[in-house]
Amino acid sequence: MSSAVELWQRYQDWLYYHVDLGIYVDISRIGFTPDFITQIQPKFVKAFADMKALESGAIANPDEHRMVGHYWLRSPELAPTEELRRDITETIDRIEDFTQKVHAGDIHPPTADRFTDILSIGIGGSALGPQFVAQCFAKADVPLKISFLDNSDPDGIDLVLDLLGDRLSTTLVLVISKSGGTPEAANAMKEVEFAFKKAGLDFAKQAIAITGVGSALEKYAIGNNWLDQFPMYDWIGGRTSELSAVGLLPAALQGINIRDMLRGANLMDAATRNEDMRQNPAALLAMAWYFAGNGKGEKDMVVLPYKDRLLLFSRYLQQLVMESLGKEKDLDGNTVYQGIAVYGNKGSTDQHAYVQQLREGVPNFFATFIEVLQDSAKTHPEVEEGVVTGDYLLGFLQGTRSALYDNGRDSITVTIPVVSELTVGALIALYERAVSFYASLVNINAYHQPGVEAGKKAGAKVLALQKKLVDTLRSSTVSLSLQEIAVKIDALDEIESLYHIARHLHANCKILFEGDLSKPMTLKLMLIPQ
Ligand SMILES: O=P(O)(O)OC[C@H]1O[C@H](O)[C@H](O)[C@@H](O)[C@@H]1O
Repeated sequence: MSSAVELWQRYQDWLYYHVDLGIYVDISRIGFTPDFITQIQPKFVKAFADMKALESGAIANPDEHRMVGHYWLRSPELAPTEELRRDITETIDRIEDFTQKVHAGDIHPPTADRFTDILSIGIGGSALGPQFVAQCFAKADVPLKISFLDNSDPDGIDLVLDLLGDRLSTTLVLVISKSGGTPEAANAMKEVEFAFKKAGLDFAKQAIAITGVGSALEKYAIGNNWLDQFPMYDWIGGRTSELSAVGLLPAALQGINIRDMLRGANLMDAATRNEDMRQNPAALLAMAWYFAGNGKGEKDMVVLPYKDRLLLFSRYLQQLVMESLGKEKDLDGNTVYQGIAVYGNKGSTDQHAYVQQLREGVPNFFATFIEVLQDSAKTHPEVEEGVVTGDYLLGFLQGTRSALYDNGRDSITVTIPVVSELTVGALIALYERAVSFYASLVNINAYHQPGVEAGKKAGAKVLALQKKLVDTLRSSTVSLSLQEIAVKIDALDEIESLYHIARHLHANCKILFEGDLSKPMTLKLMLIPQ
Protein backbone atom coordinates (compact mmCIF):
# COMPACT_ATOMS: atom_id res chain seq x y z
CA MET A 1 0.00 0.00 0.00
CA SER A 2 1.41 3.37 -1.01
CA SER A 3 1.51 6.34 1.36
CA ALA A 4 -0.95 9.20 1.00
CA VAL A 5 1.78 11.38 -0.51
CA GLU A 6 2.70 8.71 -3.09
CA LEU A 7 -0.95 8.19 -3.99
CA TRP A 8 -1.48 11.91 -4.45
CA GLN A 9 1.53 11.97 -6.75
CA ARG A 10 0.23 8.92 -8.67
CA TYR A 11 -3.14 10.64 -8.94
CA GLN A 12 -1.57 13.73 -10.51
CA ASP A 13 0.73 11.71 -12.75
CA TRP A 14 -2.13 9.78 -14.33
CA LEU A 15 -4.97 12.30 -14.22
CA TYR A 16 -6.51 12.90 -17.65
CA TYR A 17 -8.45 16.11 -18.29
CA HIS A 18 -10.41 17.09 -21.39
CA VAL A 19 -10.25 20.88 -21.55
CA ASP A 20 -13.31 21.48 -23.74
CA LEU A 21 -15.55 18.96 -22.03
CA GLY A 22 -14.29 19.45 -18.47
CA ILE A 23 -14.14 15.66 -18.07
CA TYR A 24 -11.54 13.95 -15.88
CA VAL A 25 -10.50 10.31 -15.91
CA ASP A 26 -8.60 9.00 -12.89
CA ILE A 27 -7.07 5.53 -13.08
CA SER A 28 -4.61 6.06 -10.22
CA ARG A 29 -6.44 3.60 -7.97
CA ILE A 30 -5.83 0.74 -10.39
CA GLY A 31 -2.61 -0.94 -9.34
CA PHE A 32 -0.69 -1.20 -12.64
CA THR A 33 3.09 -0.80 -12.57
CA PRO A 34 5.53 0.89 -14.98
CA ASP A 35 6.50 -2.60 -16.22
CA PHE A 36 2.91 -3.34 -17.13
CA ILE A 37 2.72 -0.11 -19.16
CA THR A 38 5.85 -1.10 -21.06
CA GLN A 39 4.43 -4.57 -21.75
CA ILE A 40 1.06 -3.37 -22.98
CA GLN A 41 2.44 -0.62 -25.23
CA PRO A 42 2.80 -2.85 -28.35
CA LYS A 43 -0.78 -4.03 -27.96
CA PHE A 44 -1.87 -0.39 -28.10
CA VAL A 45 0.14 0.17 -31.28
CA LYS A 46 -2.06 -2.56 -32.80
CA ALA A 47 -5.23 -1.14 -31.17
CA PHE A 48 -4.58 2.31 -32.66
CA ALA A 49 -3.92 0.79 -36.08
CA ASP A 50 -7.12 -1.30 -35.84
CA MET A 51 -9.05 1.84 -34.93
CA LYS A 52 -7.66 3.79 -37.90
CA ALA A 53 -8.66 0.95 -40.23
CA LEU A 54 -12.13 0.71 -38.67
CA GLU A 55 -12.74 4.45 -38.96
CA SER A 56 -11.67 4.47 -42.58
CA GLY A 57 -14.23 1.83 -43.53
CA ALA A 58 -12.47 -1.54 -43.12
CA ILE A 59 -14.64 -4.62 -42.61
CA ALA A 60 -14.08 -4.47 -38.84
CA ASN A 61 -16.90 -6.97 -38.24
CA PRO A 62 -15.59 -9.85 -40.36
CA ASP A 63 -18.16 -12.49 -39.36
CA GLU A 64 -21.03 -10.34 -40.58
CA HIS A 65 -18.86 -8.79 -43.31
CA ARG A 66 -19.79 -5.29 -42.17
CA MET A 67 -18.12 -1.95 -41.69
CA VAL A 68 -18.40 -0.45 -38.21
CA GLY A 69 -19.41 3.16 -38.55
CA HIS A 70 -20.78 4.56 -35.32
CA TYR A 71 -17.90 7.05 -35.09
CA TRP A 72 -19.02 8.59 -38.41
CA LEU A 73 -22.39 9.54 -36.93
CA ARG A 74 -20.78 12.48 -35.16
CA SER A 75 -18.02 13.12 -37.73
CA PRO A 76 -19.80 12.47 -41.03
CA GLU A 77 -16.81 13.86 -42.91
CA LEU A 78 -14.90 10.71 -41.91
CA ALA A 79 -17.38 8.34 -43.56
CA PRO A 80 -15.71 6.58 -46.49
CA THR A 81 -18.20 7.51 -49.23
CA GLU A 82 -20.14 10.57 -50.25
CA GLU A 83 -23.36 8.57 -50.08
CA LEU A 84 -22.78 7.63 -46.44
CA ARG A 85 -21.90 11.21 -45.54
CA ARG A 86 -25.12 12.40 -47.14
CA ASP A 87 -27.19 9.70 -45.44
CA ILE A 88 -25.90 10.71 -42.02
CA THR A 89 -26.36 14.45 -42.39
CA GLU A 90 -29.72 14.19 -44.15
CA THR A 91 -31.07 11.92 -41.42
CA ILE A 92 -30.09 14.38 -38.69
CA ASP A 93 -31.69 17.23 -40.66
CA ARG A 94 -34.85 15.19 -41.17
CA ILE A 95 -35.02 14.36 -37.45
CA GLU A 96 -34.82 18.05 -36.59
CA ASP A 97 -37.36 19.01 -39.21
CA PHE A 98 -39.79 16.31 -38.12
CA THR A 99 -39.34 17.25 -34.44
CA GLN A 100 -39.90 20.91 -35.11
CA LYS A 101 -43.15 20.10 -36.95
CA VAL A 102 -44.35 17.82 -34.15
CA HIS A 103 -43.59 20.47 -31.51
CA ALA A 104 -45.31 23.16 -33.58
CA GLY A 105 -48.36 20.96 -34.15
CA ASP A 106 -47.83 20.90 -37.94
CA ILE A 107 -47.65 17.15 -37.58
CA HIS A 108 -50.37 16.06 -35.18
CA PRO A 109 -52.60 13.10 -34.43
CA PRO A 110 -55.88 12.80 -36.39
CA THR A 111 -58.06 13.71 -33.41
CA ALA A 112 -56.03 16.45 -31.66
CA ASP A 113 -53.83 19.50 -32.30
CA ARG A 114 -50.74 18.09 -30.63
CA PHE A 115 -48.98 14.89 -29.73
CA THR A 116 -48.54 14.66 -25.95
CA ASP A 117 -46.63 11.40 -25.58
CA ILE A 118 -44.09 9.10 -27.20
CA LEU A 119 -44.34 5.34 -26.86
CA SER A 120 -41.02 3.83 -27.80
CA ILE A 121 -41.10 0.14 -28.73
CA GLY A 122 -37.79 -1.69 -29.01
CA ILE A 123 -35.40 -3.92 -27.09
CA GLY A 124 -31.65 -4.17 -26.42
CA GLY A 125 -29.75 -1.57 -28.40
CA SER A 126 -33.06 -0.23 -29.66
CA ALA A 127 -34.12 0.64 -26.09
CA LEU A 128 -31.21 0.93 -23.65
CA GLY A 129 -29.69 4.11 -25.10
CA PRO A 130 -33.03 5.96 -25.43
CA GLN A 131 -33.97 4.87 -21.88
CA PHE A 132 -30.63 6.02 -20.44
CA VAL A 133 -30.80 9.39 -22.19
CA ALA A 134 -34.47 9.95 -21.28
CA GLN A 135 -33.57 9.43 -17.61
CA CYS A 136 -30.58 11.80 -17.89
CA PHE A 137 -32.77 14.68 -19.04
CA ALA A 138 -36.11 13.91 -17.42
CA LYS A 139 -38.01 16.97 -16.22
CA ALA A 140 -41.52 18.00 -15.34
CA ASP A 141 -42.20 20.00 -18.50
CA VAL A 142 -40.90 17.95 -21.43
CA PRO A 143 -42.60 18.67 -24.79
CA LEU A 144 -43.49 14.98 -25.11
CA LYS A 145 -43.42 12.48 -22.27
CA ILE A 146 -41.83 9.14 -23.14
CA SER A 147 -42.76 5.60 -22.11
CA PHE A 148 -41.12 2.38 -23.23
CA LEU A 149 -42.17 -1.13 -24.19
CA ASP A 150 -39.07 -3.30 -24.24
CA ASN A 151 -40.39 -6.78 -23.63
CA SER A 152 -42.88 -9.46 -24.61
CA ASP A 153 -44.49 -9.23 -21.17
CA PRO A 154 -48.28 -8.77 -21.42
CA ASP A 155 -48.53 -7.45 -17.87
CA GLY A 156 -45.82 -4.87 -18.56
CA ILE A 157 -47.63 -3.86 -21.75
CA ASP A 158 -50.92 -3.53 -19.82
CA LEU A 159 -49.33 -1.20 -17.30
CA VAL A 160 -47.81 1.13 -19.89
CA LEU A 161 -51.06 1.23 -21.89
CA ASP A 162 -53.12 1.77 -18.72
CA LEU A 163 -50.88 4.65 -17.70
CA LEU A 164 -51.29 6.21 -21.14
CA GLY A 165 -55.06 5.71 -20.96
CA ASP A 166 -56.93 8.21 -23.12
CA ARG A 167 -53.66 9.83 -24.12
CA LEU A 168 -53.17 6.93 -26.54
CA SER A 169 -55.00 9.14 -29.03
CA THR A 170 -52.21 11.73 -28.77
CA THR A 171 -49.31 9.28 -28.55
CA LEU A 172 -46.64 9.08 -31.22
CA VAL A 173 -45.47 5.46 -31.46
CA LEU A 174 -41.83 4.85 -32.39
CA VAL A 175 -41.18 1.26 -33.43
CA ILE A 176 -37.42 0.81 -33.26
CA SER A 177 -35.77 -2.33 -34.56
CA LYS A 178 -32.67 -2.51 -36.72
CA SER A 179 -33.47 -6.00 -38.00
CA GLY A 180 -37.18 -5.26 -38.04
CA GLY A 181 -37.82 -8.82 -36.94
CA THR A 182 -37.04 -9.04 -33.22
CA PRO A 183 -40.02 -10.88 -31.69
CA GLU A 184 -40.28 -8.80 -28.50
CA ALA A 185 -40.54 -5.56 -30.46
CA ALA A 186 -42.84 -7.13 -33.06
CA ASN A 187 -45.15 -8.49 -30.34
CA ALA A 188 -45.30 -5.19 -28.48
CA MET A 189 -46.07 -3.42 -31.75
CA LYS A 190 -48.93 -5.82 -32.48
CA GLU A 191 -50.32 -5.32 -28.99
CA VAL A 192 -50.21 -1.54 -29.39
CA GLU A 193 -51.74 -1.75 -32.85
CA PHE A 194 -54.51 -3.82 -31.32
CA ALA A 195 -55.02 -1.29 -28.51
CA PHE A 196 -55.34 1.49 -31.11
CA LYS A 197 -57.93 -0.50 -33.02
CA LYS A 198 -59.87 -1.22 -29.83
CA ALA A 199 -59.91 2.50 -29.04
CA GLY A 200 -61.11 3.31 -32.57
CA LEU A 201 -57.81 5.01 -33.45
CA ASP A 202 -55.78 4.87 -36.67
CA PHE A 203 -52.40 3.41 -35.70
CA ALA A 204 -50.70 4.17 -39.03
CA LYS A 205 -51.30 7.91 -38.63
CA GLN A 206 -49.40 7.89 -35.33
CA ALA A 207 -46.66 5.37 -36.07
CA ILE A 208 -43.02 5.86 -37.03
CA ALA A 209 -40.54 3.11 -37.88
CA ILE A 210 -36.82 3.34 -37.21
CA THR A 211 -35.40 0.32 -38.93
CA GLY A 212 -32.91 -1.18 -41.37
CA VAL A 213 -33.35 -0.49 -45.02
CA GLY A 214 -35.33 -3.35 -46.61
CA SER A 215 -36.37 -4.91 -43.28
CA ALA A 216 -39.76 -6.55 -42.71
CA LEU A 217 -40.69 -3.61 -40.47
CA GLU A 218 -39.82 -1.13 -43.20
CA LYS A 219 -42.00 -3.03 -45.65
CA TYR A 220 -44.83 -3.16 -43.13
CA ALA A 221 -44.57 0.58 -42.42
CA ILE A 222 -44.55 1.47 -46.11
CA GLY A 223 -47.31 -1.01 -46.92
CA ASN A 224 -49.54 0.46 -44.22
CA ASN A 225 -48.77 4.12 -44.91
CA TRP A 226 -47.22 4.93 -41.57
CA LEU A 227 -46.64 8.57 -40.67
CA ASP A 228 -42.90 8.39 -41.41
CA GLN A 229 -39.75 6.31 -41.07
CA PHE A 230 -36.08 6.84 -40.34
CA PRO A 231 -33.19 4.61 -41.38
CA MET A 232 -30.90 2.40 -39.36
CA TYR A 233 -27.78 1.32 -41.21
CA ASP A 234 -26.17 -2.08 -41.34
CA TRP A 235 -22.85 -0.49 -40.36
CA ILE A 236 -24.19 0.54 -36.95
CA GLY A 237 -24.65 -2.06 -34.23
CA GLY A 238 -27.68 -1.83 -31.96
CA ARG A 239 -25.53 -1.24 -28.89
CA THR A 240 -23.72 1.67 -30.55
CA SER A 241 -26.82 3.23 -32.09
CA GLU A 242 -27.68 5.88 -29.50
CA LEU A 243 -26.28 8.63 -31.71
CA SER A 244 -28.14 7.39 -34.80
CA ALA A 245 -31.85 7.94 -35.47
CA VAL A 246 -32.51 5.25 -32.83
CA GLY A 247 -31.47 7.59 -30.03
CA LEU A 248 -31.61 10.99 -31.69
CA LEU A 249 -35.27 10.96 -32.74
CA PRO A 250 -36.73 10.15 -29.29
CA ALA A 251 -34.23 12.53 -27.71
CA ALA A 252 -35.09 15.44 -30.02
CA LEU A 253 -38.81 14.87 -29.51
CA GLN A 254 -38.26 15.14 -25.75
CA GLY A 255 -36.59 18.52 -26.25
CA ILE A 256 -33.04 17.20 -25.72
CA ASN A 257 -30.38 19.07 -27.70
CA ILE A 258 -29.13 16.39 -30.10
CA ARG A 259 -26.56 18.66 -31.77
CA ASP A 260 -24.87 19.05 -28.38
CA MET A 261 -24.94 15.30 -27.81
CA LEU A 262 -23.27 14.80 -31.17
CA ARG A 263 -20.76 17.58 -30.43
CA GLY A 264 -19.88 16.02 -27.07
CA ALA A 265 -19.29 12.68 -28.77
CA ASN A 266 -17.31 14.34 -31.56
CA LEU A 267 -15.02 16.07 -29.05
CA MET A 268 -14.49 12.85 -27.13
CA ASP A 269 -13.85 10.93 -30.36
CA ALA A 270 -11.14 13.42 -31.29
CA ALA A 271 -9.52 12.97 -27.88
CA THR A 272 -9.66 9.19 -28.13
CA ARG A 273 -7.80 9.24 -31.47
CA ASN A 274 -4.70 10.46 -29.66
CA GLU A 275 -2.06 7.76 -30.04
CA ASP A 276 -0.28 8.80 -26.86
CA MET A 277 -1.95 6.34 -24.51
CA ARG A 278 -1.49 8.61 -21.47
CA GLN A 279 -3.34 11.41 -23.23
CA ASN A 280 -6.16 9.20 -24.46
CA PRO A 281 -8.98 8.70 -21.94
CA ALA A 282 -10.46 5.62 -23.69
CA ALA A 283 -7.03 3.99 -23.93
CA LEU A 284 -6.54 4.66 -20.20
CA LEU A 285 -9.86 2.94 -19.44
CA ALA A 286 -9.10 -0.04 -21.68
CA MET A 287 -5.63 -0.35 -20.15
CA ALA A 288 -7.09 -0.22 -16.63
CA TRP A 289 -9.72 -2.86 -17.48
CA TYR A 290 -7.01 -5.06 -18.96
CA PHE A 291 -4.83 -4.75 -15.88
CA ALA A 292 -7.71 -5.22 -13.43
CA GLY A 293 -8.97 -8.41 -15.06
CA ASN A 294 -5.62 -9.73 -16.26
CA GLY A 295 -6.82 -9.38 -19.87
CA LYS A 296 -9.28 -12.20 -19.20
CA GLY A 297 -12.18 -10.43 -17.49
CA GLU A 298 -11.21 -11.94 -14.14
CA LYS A 299 -12.75 -8.96 -12.36
CA ASP A 300 -16.24 -7.55 -12.81
CA MET A 301 -16.82 -3.87 -13.49
CA VAL A 302 -19.10 -2.29 -10.89
CA VAL A 303 -20.39 1.02 -12.23
CA LEU A 304 -21.47 3.51 -9.59
CA PRO A 305 -22.68 6.89 -10.83
CA TYR A 306 -23.32 9.18 -7.87
CA LYS A 307 -26.22 10.90 -9.61
CA ASP A 308 -29.81 9.74 -9.92
CA ARG A 309 -30.02 10.90 -13.53
CA LEU A 310 -27.24 8.46 -14.48
CA LEU A 311 -29.00 5.47 -12.92
CA LEU A 312 -29.36 3.65 -16.23
CA PHE A 313 -25.76 4.14 -17.31
CA SER A 314 -24.69 0.79 -15.85
CA ARG A 315 -27.55 -0.99 -17.61
CA TYR A 316 -26.62 0.75 -20.86
CA LEU A 317 -22.97 -0.23 -20.37
CA GLN A 318 -23.95 -3.79 -19.55
CA GLN A 319 -25.03 -4.33 -23.15
CA LEU A 320 -22.27 -2.20 -24.68
CA VAL A 321 -19.52 -4.00 -22.78
CA MET A 322 -20.89 -7.52 -22.33
CA GLU A 323 -22.42 -8.04 -25.77
CA SER A 324 -19.29 -6.58 -27.37
CA LEU A 325 -16.62 -8.30 -25.30
CA GLY A 326 -18.33 -11.51 -24.16
CA LYS A 327 -16.98 -13.86 -26.84
CA GLU A 328 -16.03 -17.53 -26.96
CA LYS A 329 -13.60 -17.24 -29.86
CA ASP A 330 -10.91 -14.70 -30.66
CA LEU A 331 -10.31 -13.39 -34.17
CA ASP A 332 -7.99 -16.32 -34.91
CA GLY A 333 -10.60 -18.88 -33.89
CA ASN A 334 -9.02 -19.79 -30.55
CA THR A 335 -11.36 -20.51 -27.65
CA VAL A 336 -10.83 -17.63 -25.21
CA TYR A 337 -14.10 -17.07 -23.27
CA GLN A 338 -13.60 -13.31 -23.09
CA GLY A 339 -15.78 -10.68 -21.45
CA ILE A 340 -16.13 -8.29 -18.54
CA ALA A 341 -19.22 -8.56 -16.35
CA VAL A 342 -20.83 -5.18 -15.65
CA TYR A 343 -23.32 -4.29 -12.95
CA GLY A 344 -24.27 -1.38 -10.71
CA ASN A 345 -27.01 1.13 -10.07
CA LYS A 346 -26.09 4.36 -8.33
CA GLY A 347 -24.43 5.84 -5.31
CA SER A 348 -24.91 6.45 -2.55
CA THR A 349 -28.00 4.20 -2.75
CA ASP A 350 -25.93 1.07 -3.43
CA GLN A 351 -23.85 1.73 -0.31
CA HIS A 352 -26.92 0.56 1.59
CA ALA A 353 -27.26 -2.59 -0.49
CA TYR A 354 -24.21 -4.45 -1.78
CA VAL A 355 -21.22 -2.22 -1.01
CA GLN A 356 -20.75 -4.35 2.14
CA GLN A 357 -19.67 -7.21 -0.11
CA LEU A 358 -17.53 -4.94 -2.27
CA ARG A 359 -15.65 -3.70 0.75
CA GLU A 360 -15.25 -6.98 2.63
CA GLY A 361 -16.40 -9.90 0.50
CA VAL A 362 -15.09 -11.63 -2.62
CA PRO A 363 -12.50 -9.32 -4.20
CA ASN A 364 -13.65 -10.14 -7.75
CA PHE A 365 -14.34 -6.66 -9.12
CA PHE A 366 -13.06 -3.18 -9.74
CA ALA A 367 -15.34 -0.18 -9.30
CA THR A 368 -15.97 2.73 -11.63
CA PHE A 369 -17.23 5.82 -9.88
CA ILE A 370 -18.95 8.43 -12.02
CA GLU A 371 -18.79 11.77 -10.26
CA VAL A 372 -20.79 14.84 -11.29
CA LEU A 373 -19.34 18.11 -10.00
CA GLN A 374 -22.40 20.33 -10.21
CA ASP A 375 -24.94 19.38 -7.53
CA SER A 376 -28.07 20.83 -9.09
CA ALA A 377 -29.21 23.74 -11.24
CA LYS A 378 -31.17 25.00 -8.22
CA THR A 379 -29.86 26.16 -4.86
CA HIS A 380 -30.57 23.86 -1.96
CA PRO A 381 -31.04 24.46 1.75
CA GLU A 382 -28.36 23.53 4.25
CA VAL A 383 -29.05 20.23 5.97
CA GLU A 384 -26.38 21.02 8.54
CA GLU A 385 -24.42 24.17 9.10
CA GLY A 386 -22.53 24.88 5.88
CA VAL A 387 -23.46 21.55 4.31
CA VAL A 388 -25.95 20.74 1.55
CA THR A 389 -27.13 17.32 0.34
CA GLY A 390 -24.71 17.48 -2.60
CA ASP A 391 -21.77 17.75 -0.17
CA TYR A 392 -22.95 14.54 1.43
CA LEU A 393 -23.09 12.85 -1.97
CA LEU A 394 -19.47 13.81 -2.70
CA GLY A 395 -18.48 12.70 0.80
CA PHE A 396 -20.08 9.32 0.26
CA LEU A 397 -18.33 8.85 -3.08
CA GLN A 398 -14.92 9.82 -1.72
CA GLY A 399 -15.49 7.76 1.39
CA THR A 400 -16.43 4.62 -0.53
CA ARG A 401 -13.54 5.05 -2.98
CA SER A 402 -11.07 5.25 -0.06
CA ALA A 403 -12.72 2.50 1.97
CA LEU A 404 -12.52 0.16 -1.02
CA TYR A 405 -8.95 1.09 -1.88
CA ASP A 406 -7.81 0.71 1.73
CA ASN A 407 -9.04 -2.86 1.58
CA GLY A 408 -7.31 -3.69 -1.70
CA ARG A 409 -10.24 -2.95 -4.02
CA ASP A 410 -9.25 -0.91 -7.07
CA SER A 411 -11.33 1.76 -8.78
CA ILE A 412 -11.53 4.20 -11.66
CA THR A 413 -13.21 7.58 -11.28
CA VAL A 414 -14.71 9.45 -14.23
CA THR A 415 -15.69 13.01 -13.32
CA ILE A 416 -18.00 15.15 -15.43
CA PRO A 417 -18.85 18.77 -14.67
CA VAL A 418 -22.61 18.42 -15.08
CA VAL A 419 -25.14 16.05 -16.66
CA SER A 420 -25.62 17.83 -20.00
CA GLU A 421 -26.15 16.81 -23.59
CA LEU A 422 -22.47 17.52 -24.20
CA THR A 423 -21.19 15.31 -21.38
CA VAL A 424 -23.67 12.50 -21.96
CA GLY A 425 -22.70 12.35 -25.65
CA ALA A 426 -19.07 12.35 -24.55
CA LEU A 427 -19.58 9.56 -21.98
CA ILE A 428 -21.22 7.38 -24.62
CA ALA A 429 -18.33 8.02 -27.01
CA LEU A 430 -15.74 7.42 -24.29
CA TYR A 431 -17.06 3.97 -23.48
CA GLU A 432 -17.70 3.03 -27.10
CA ARG A 433 -14.04 3.69 -27.85
CA ALA A 434 -12.79 1.98 -24.67
CA VAL A 435 -14.70 -1.14 -25.73
CA SER A 436 -13.20 -0.93 -29.22
CA PHE A 437 -9.68 -0.65 -27.79
CA TYR A 438 -10.17 -3.45 -25.29
CA ALA A 439 -11.46 -5.71 -28.07
CA SER A 440 -8.23 -5.07 -29.99
CA LEU A 441 -6.11 -5.72 -26.90
CA VAL A 442 -7.70 -9.16 -26.46
CA ASN A 443 -8.08 -9.79 -30.22
CA ILE A 444 -11.82 -10.33 -30.47
CA ASN A 445 -14.61 -9.12 -32.75
CA ALA A 446 -16.58 -6.63 -30.62
CA TYR A 447 -19.23 -6.05 -33.25
CA HIS A 448 -21.13 -9.30 -33.61
CA GLN A 449 -23.24 -11.29 -31.13
CA PRO A 450 -23.36 -14.92 -32.24
CA GLY A 451 -24.29 -16.10 -28.73
CA VAL A 452 -27.61 -14.28 -28.76
CA GLU A 453 -28.85 -16.43 -31.64
CA ALA A 454 -28.78 -19.67 -29.61
CA GLY A 455 -31.39 -18.39 -27.14
CA LYS A 456 -33.57 -17.01 -29.95
CA LYS A 457 -33.53 -20.34 -31.80
CA ALA A 458 -34.29 -22.31 -28.64
CA GLY A 459 -37.17 -19.92 -27.88
CA ALA A 460 -38.65 -20.46 -31.33
CA LYS A 461 -38.41 -24.24 -30.75
CA VAL A 462 -40.46 -23.93 -27.55
CA LEU A 463 -43.22 -22.10 -29.41
CA ALA A 464 -43.27 -24.77 -32.12
CA LEU A 465 -43.57 -27.42 -29.41
CA GLN A 466 -46.46 -25.50 -27.79
CA LYS A 467 -48.36 -25.56 -31.08
CA LYS A 468 -47.91 -29.34 -31.32
CA LEU A 469 -49.01 -29.86 -27.73
CA VAL A 470 -52.16 -27.78 -28.21
CA ASP A 471 -52.98 -29.51 -31.53
CA THR A 472 -52.57 -32.91 -29.88
CA LEU A 473 -54.89 -32.02 -27.01
CA ARG A 474 -57.39 -30.49 -29.42
CA SER A 475 -57.62 -33.67 -31.46
CA SER A 476 -57.97 -35.90 -28.39
CA THR A 477 -61.32 -36.76 -26.81
CA VAL A 478 -59.71 -37.84 -23.54
CA SER A 479 -57.21 -36.17 -21.24
CA LEU A 480 -53.58 -37.12 -21.90
CA SER A 481 -50.46 -37.43 -19.77
CA LEU A 482 -47.23 -35.66 -20.67
CA GLN A 483 -45.77 -39.05 -21.59
CA GLU A 484 -48.65 -39.79 -23.95
CA ILE A 485 -48.36 -36.41 -25.61
CA ALA A 486 -44.61 -36.76 -25.98
CA VAL A 487 -45.03 -40.16 -27.64
CA LYS A 488 -47.72 -38.85 -29.99
CA ILE A 489 -45.61 -35.95 -31.21
CA ASP A 490 -42.36 -37.91 -31.13
CA ALA A 491 -40.79 -35.56 -28.58
CA LEU A 492 -39.80 -37.81 -25.69
CA ASP A 493 -36.54 -35.93 -25.22
CA GLU A 494 -38.54 -32.68 -24.93
CA ILE A 495 -40.79 -33.88 -22.13
CA GLU A 496 -39.50 -31.34 -19.60
CA SER A 497 -40.15 -28.53 -22.08
CA LEU A 498 -43.66 -29.91 -22.64
CA TYR A 499 -44.25 -29.80 -18.90
CA HIS A 500 -43.11 -26.17 -18.63
CA ILE A 501 -45.34 -25.18 -21.55
CA ALA A 502 -48.32 -27.05 -20.06
CA ARG A 503 -47.84 -25.49 -16.62
CA HIS A 504 -47.81 -22.01 -18.19
CA LEU A 505 -50.95 -22.76 -20.22
CA HIS A 506 -52.60 -24.14 -17.07
CA ALA A 507 -51.77 -20.96 -15.11
CA ASN A 508 -53.36 -18.94 -17.92
CA CYS A 509 -56.59 -21.00 -17.96
CA LYS A 510 -55.96 -22.73 -21.27
CA ILE A 511 -55.37 -26.25 -19.97
CA LEU A 512 -56.97 -28.26 -17.15
CA PHE A 513 -54.70 -30.33 -14.91
CA GLU A 514 -55.82 -33.43 -13.05
CA GLY A 515 -53.37 -35.10 -10.67
CA ASP A 516 -50.68 -34.13 -8.19
CA LEU A 517 -49.12 -30.76 -9.10
CA SER A 518 -45.92 -31.74 -7.30
CA LYS A 519 -45.54 -34.88 -9.47
CA PRO A 520 -45.58 -33.84 -13.13
CA MET A 521 -45.81 -37.43 -14.42
CA THR A 522 -49.16 -37.97 -12.62
CA LEU A 523 -50.79 -35.09 -14.49
CA LYS A 524 -53.54 -35.56 -17.05
CA LEU A 525 -54.03 -32.61 -19.40
CA MET A 526 -57.11 -31.38 -21.18
CA LEU A 527 -57.66 -28.29 -23.32
CA ILE A 528 -60.17 -25.73 -22.06
CA PRO A 529 -62.26 -24.61 -25.05
CA GLN A 530 -61.71 -20.84 -25.49
O1 LIG B 1 -32.89 -3.54 -33.14
P1 LIG B 1 -33.19 -4.99 -33.23
O2 LIG B 1 -32.81 -5.59 -34.54
O3 LIG B 1 -34.64 -5.25 -32.89
O4 LIG B 1 -32.31 -5.73 -32.17
C1 LIG B 1 -32.45 -5.55 -30.80
C2 LIG B 1 -31.38 -6.31 -30.05
O5 LIG B 1 -31.59 -7.68 -30.22
C3 LIG B 1 -30.58 -8.61 -30.46
O6 LIG B 1 -30.88 -9.78 -29.81
C4 LIG B 1 -29.15 -8.19 -30.28
O7 LIG B 1 -28.43 -9.07 -29.48
C5 LIG B 1 -28.98 -6.79 -29.79
O8 LIG B 1 -27.69 -6.37 -30.10
C6 LIG B 1 -29.98 -5.88 -30.42
O9 LIG B 1 -29.75 -4.56 -30.00
